[in-house]
Amino acid sequence: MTDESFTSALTCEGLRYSFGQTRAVDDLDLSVASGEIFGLLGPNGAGKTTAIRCVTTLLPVRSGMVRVFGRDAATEPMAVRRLLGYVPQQLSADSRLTGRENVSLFARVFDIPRRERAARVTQALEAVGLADVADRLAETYSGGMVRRLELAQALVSAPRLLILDEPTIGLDPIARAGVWEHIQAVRAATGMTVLVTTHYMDEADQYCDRVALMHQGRVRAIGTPGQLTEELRARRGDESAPTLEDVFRDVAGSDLNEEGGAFRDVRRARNTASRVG
Ligand SMILES: Nc1ncnc2c1ncn2[C@@H]1O[C@H](COP(=O)(O)OP(=O)(O)OP(=O)(O)O)[C@@H](O)[C@H]1O
Repeated sequence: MTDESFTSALTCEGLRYSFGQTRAVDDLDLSVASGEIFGLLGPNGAGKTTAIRCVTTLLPVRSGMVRVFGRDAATEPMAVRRLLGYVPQQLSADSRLTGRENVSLFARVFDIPRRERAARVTQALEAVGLADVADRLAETYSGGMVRRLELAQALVSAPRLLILDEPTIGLDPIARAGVWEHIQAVRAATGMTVLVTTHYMDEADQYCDRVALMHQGRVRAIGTPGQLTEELRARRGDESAPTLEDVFRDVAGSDLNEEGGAFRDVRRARNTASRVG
């Protein structure tokens, strides 16, 4: 382990990943500090999911380097997995089990000692505000509650780095705020590092400490939302207050317009909403 591992939760250097001729991640450099909520932002197809699959070791790191708290994803994948919690876009809660049973299943998968299991499950359910409904079937939960249940599944192993892929896609604004409030509360209580992908720029602006704007496999800008919007304001030399979406349009330039500037994939959001609803 290097000294850097004590302050850096995640480092990617020159990460590349291709599917055949499609270069999904192209020379990605990224550093996430321990304890921050970091947003990886970009439109559909930017390479966000592919990048985090490399971090989670679900895809192999063939080119470039990925380290989680100093552990190398290519050479120490098991050590990396032990440090991670991951909530994928595809939903993982079983509607025919109760909330508690769903989280217990994960506690067994993560090999949490039997004598600690019940307490850890309850703690995870409390952390996401589901303790009162823990013994109801998940099929009776709203979309936002299902998302929070999945968060509890990932939290039960007490990961040091929690990775969330589009945690609020398909949810209504109140449910989205509820998911974010619980993410923030968990971070405040545990100091856990959170890496989240989203294409909702407004959420990133409100809830992330720092963001990386990703387009066509590369990071085009990185910083706090305030820094990035202020830099754009200064570049433009006017008094209007730009949003993160304006920053994104500025760094992606005409490339984005050619692709229709799609920040939201309505079809996919609807499909996800119907699965969680
Ligand atoms: N399994 C796969 N096979 C072939 N191409 C893929 C595969 N997965 C992703 N891609 C391609 O890689 C590129 C990056 O996709 P990726 O899913 O990483 O983007 P994303 O930013 O996560 O977008 P989204 O928000 O749509 O998930 C896209 O061009 C996509 O079509």
